[in-house]
Amino acid sequence: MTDSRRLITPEKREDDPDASLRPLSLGDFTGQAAARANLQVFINAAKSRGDALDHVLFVGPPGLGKTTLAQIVARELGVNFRSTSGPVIAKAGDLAAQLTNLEERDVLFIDEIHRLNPAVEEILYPAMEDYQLDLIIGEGPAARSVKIELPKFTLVGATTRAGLLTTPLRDRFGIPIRLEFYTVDELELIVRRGARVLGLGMSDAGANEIARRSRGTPRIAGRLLRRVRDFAIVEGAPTVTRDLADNALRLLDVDPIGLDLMDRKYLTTIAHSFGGGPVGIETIAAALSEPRDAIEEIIEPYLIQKGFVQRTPRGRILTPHAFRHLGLPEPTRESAAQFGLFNGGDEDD
Ligand SMILES: Nc1ncnc2c1ncn2[C@@H]1O[C@H](COP(=O)(O)OP(=O)(O)OP(=O)(O)O)[C@@H](O)[C@H]1O
Ligand SMILES: [Mg+2]
Repeated sequence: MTDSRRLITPEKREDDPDASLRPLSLGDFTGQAAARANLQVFINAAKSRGDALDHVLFVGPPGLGKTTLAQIVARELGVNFRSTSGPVIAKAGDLAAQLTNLEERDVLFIDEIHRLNPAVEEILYPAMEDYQLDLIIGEGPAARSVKIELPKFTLVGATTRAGLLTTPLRDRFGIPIRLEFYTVDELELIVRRGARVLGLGMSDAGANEIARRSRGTPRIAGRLLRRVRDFAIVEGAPTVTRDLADNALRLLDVDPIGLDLMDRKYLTTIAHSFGGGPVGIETIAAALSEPRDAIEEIIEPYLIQKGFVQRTPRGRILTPHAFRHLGLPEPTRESAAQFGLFNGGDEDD
């Protein structure tokens, strides 16, 4: 269920027509104030020097605006935007072809840059550092190395998993930028702007209701907005009120803080099967029949940020907050002892 059928998956789905709601300039981009301010300074400086912008790395969970910002960077610089992704670049030659096609100061965007294969990554180092390609041509005794000068370009990388980047690659980005989950207020602005673009009447309370359920993620806000719009159309409602948004989202199984069935299954599994934890990620993955990666990248970040789950060296632990949200009693000392979680009397809890 972490797949594309999940309405609130932060990952891109086939039916997401992202383009129409995508902000096109830094000024149009809501939230990520620190990132925007930084980018603006560096972009202005590069433009006034007439130089390529230093390489930029965007890090953060899916759907927070990495690709959008990469496009905005190119647009603000007034250069071409070329785009590829880590898994797509199979051989060093594929990347070489991309690099040699760039014009001076262009942006080359590499999405999922943590998934580059090592042989490709090797040729990226000198390209980023010295704007040079070191290629081996031919094989065996006839092989020789050639150097090709590249135009000064800007590499913009995006990754959901900074931890998987090699240190030499990470160190070559002069401008590392971490994107954070959005606040409800920021998402409210994004929803209101989206409604204007879609020509949909939206009350402040309606926008707030959608924002609160968007898991800090603009992609989800846009998706929920579209589903709520369908509802408004079917009901013949001229304006989205809080009630309308609430009804629509309830029917779609998105709860008041944006958790869906999969999140609730994750939480209730830890609560019921493992006494609230600590329980290891592999065990959770097996219990849910979900790949570990999907759980760590897609389900957990928001639940951790919400304070529902803690990652500890001994495993995941549900917080009292999570038990309250689920309407479940917190584990008692006896039930916890049954899972071997506590090894002795702490009189205070
Ligand atoms: N600050 C924002 N304001 C309005 N819309 C936004 C904002 N950030 C992102 N969006 C919208 O959210 C959607 C997802 O953004 P984007 O594709 O840039 O995310 P991403 O971080 O690249 O995700 P992924 O990791 O899946 O590639 C897009 O439709 C985009 O228009
Ligand atoms: Mg993206």
